[in-house]
Amino acid sequence: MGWNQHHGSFLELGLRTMVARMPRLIASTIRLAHRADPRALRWVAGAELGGGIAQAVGLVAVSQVLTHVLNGGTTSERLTDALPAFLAVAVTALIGALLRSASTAGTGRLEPKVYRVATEEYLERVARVELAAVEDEEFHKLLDSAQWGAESARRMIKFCTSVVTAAISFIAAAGVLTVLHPALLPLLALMTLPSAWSSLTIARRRYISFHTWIQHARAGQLLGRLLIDAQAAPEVRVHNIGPFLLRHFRTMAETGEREQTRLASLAARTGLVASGWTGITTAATYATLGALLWTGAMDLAVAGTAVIAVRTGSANLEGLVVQLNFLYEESLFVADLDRLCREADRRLIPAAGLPLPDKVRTIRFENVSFTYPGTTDDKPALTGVDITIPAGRIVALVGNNGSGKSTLAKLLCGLYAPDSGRILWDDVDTTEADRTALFDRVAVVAQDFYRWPFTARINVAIGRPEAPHDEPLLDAAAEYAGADETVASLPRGWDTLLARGYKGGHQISGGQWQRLGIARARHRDAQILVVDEPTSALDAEAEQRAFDQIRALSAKGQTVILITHRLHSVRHADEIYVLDEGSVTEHGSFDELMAVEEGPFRKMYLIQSRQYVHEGPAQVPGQRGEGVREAPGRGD
Ligand SMILES: Nc1ncnc2c1ncn2[C@@H]1O[C@H](COP(=O)(O)OP(=O)(O)OP(=O)(O)O)[C@@H](O)[C@H]1O
Repeated sequence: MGWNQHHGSFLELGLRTMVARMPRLIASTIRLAHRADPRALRWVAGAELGGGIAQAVGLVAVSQVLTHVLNGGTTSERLTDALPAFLAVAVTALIGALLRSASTAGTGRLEPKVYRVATEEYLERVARVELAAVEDEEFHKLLDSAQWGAESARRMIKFCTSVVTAAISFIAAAGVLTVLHPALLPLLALMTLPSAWSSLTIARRRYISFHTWIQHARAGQLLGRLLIDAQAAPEVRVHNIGPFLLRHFRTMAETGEREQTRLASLAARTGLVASGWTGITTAATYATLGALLWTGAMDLAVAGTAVIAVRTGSANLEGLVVQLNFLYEESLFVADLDRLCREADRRLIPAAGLPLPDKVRTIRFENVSFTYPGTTDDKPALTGVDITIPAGRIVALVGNNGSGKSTLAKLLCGLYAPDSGRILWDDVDTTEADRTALFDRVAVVAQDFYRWPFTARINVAIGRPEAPHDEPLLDAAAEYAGADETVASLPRGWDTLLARGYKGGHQISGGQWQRLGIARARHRDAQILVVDEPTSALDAEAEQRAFDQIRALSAKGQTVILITHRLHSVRHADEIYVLDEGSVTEHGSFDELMAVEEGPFRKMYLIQSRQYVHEGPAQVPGQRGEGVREAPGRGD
């Protein structure tokens, strides 16, 4: 029930505005097709145009055949007169068939390419937008509908070609009719107007419904997916969550069905009204023809041709309206894709900025405050934070859950910009800095680091995707993180696929994943390493080793930002910042913080260390309740 419905402002556009925008959208699809495969586009356009002309010539030839056949003279004379026109009908039919098949081949080649180019276009942009955009619900909705847009752009190619064919055929029929009698053309248009109105109205209703229900549909699909998700599978079974999820899935699906029923009955009503109007206008057309015959304004041969032209013309116009309607419906989704691309462009991470120093000496947070965009309570995640991170040191961030440690790290990495205050890399404000250069200088092992469903090799090498995937380099990173044994134990070593559910896929444990995550960050070999709870899944020995390795890095000049709840492991940090509700409450070295009798850090440390006191015979008298035995000094 937490998923809201939403009406976008673009849904308030009227039918006229939408139709007026269609030429622009068709033009943008043609541009897309041109980018995808200009040769195939020319091929299709040529074939369609030729096919349309062949059809038009064919229609004129048919009307000539009729004129000759219905004229005076003997049967053989009439047939002889009609023979050249007959031949023209046959030749144009043959040319039309050849061109149609050429167009089918070209469209088949063009369509998948258009889909690929349209998809690439938005994926490429979305991968470069600010993180805040990715987390924005509005942006996500655009993303959802834009995925349909790429498919629609593909389908628009077919509908564009059909529209061209139908339009040319209609123009031919209309031309013949106008020559026969000028009054017949407006009547023909009148006959088709109601069905055009009904198709466009139904399509627009469907589109608005799609947008209003998109979150609902997404949530329903999510519930369905959770039932088959491998990660959720153990809990689904042990906690018997299946019926609960299924019940909610059914409720949501049934609500969706009611909307479909509502749309269907509206469509039926609109269709009925349109059919009534079409009946009246068709009767009026034939009545006019009858009146023309009755009054002698038109002779029988011409009237026969006129009946054929009216039937062909109305069929063509009907076809044109149907194809235009499809085109219109698809163009609405292509407009979404267009909107997403424009919105993504607006929210792109800037490509340029001030250069950063090659070797940064200090990173300073000056009175930094930050609230996550779009949060309902507007509660700041960071308030007036001042911290200094000297190069080549270990700076630890500690504090309760939700105190702002990970947020601070994300700001440091340039993923968000502060709302107020400044983050300075030496003298360069990160909001003005070249963000690509900033990202280049940082390696992150996030709390929820990504488990790429690729091979072990890629899982480490992806830390530096552009570098060659040399085994010695990867081995060194794995050894550093203690992942070497894990890799050696995999059935195909570095080339083992770490994605269960795929052929040859292998599952490794949480701790083994964490080691690969650390190896990935090590392989990146950046100036600044941010490690957020790097050892939460490691066994005691591996944890000790990980912290030793992190310490060794700072000895080599790498700056380490260590976020952890294991306070024992921050003893070797040069500086510890304690956060509480988004503010720094105290900072200093381990010794300095432990010296503050009622200080928050000392309190937290003592609570944790008490859990490790051994109450058996090995306990050292006098240490009970004072935690671990070692003195809290550095280098201990
Ligand atoms: N992406 C996000 N969007 C909105 N709010 C967020 C987001 N990430 C964190 N928050 C909020 O910001 C505050 C600080 O969260 P943060 O993750 O920085 O805390 P933390 O100190 O790292 O916590 P933990 O120790 O549990 O990892 C919390 O109130 C959290 O709800």
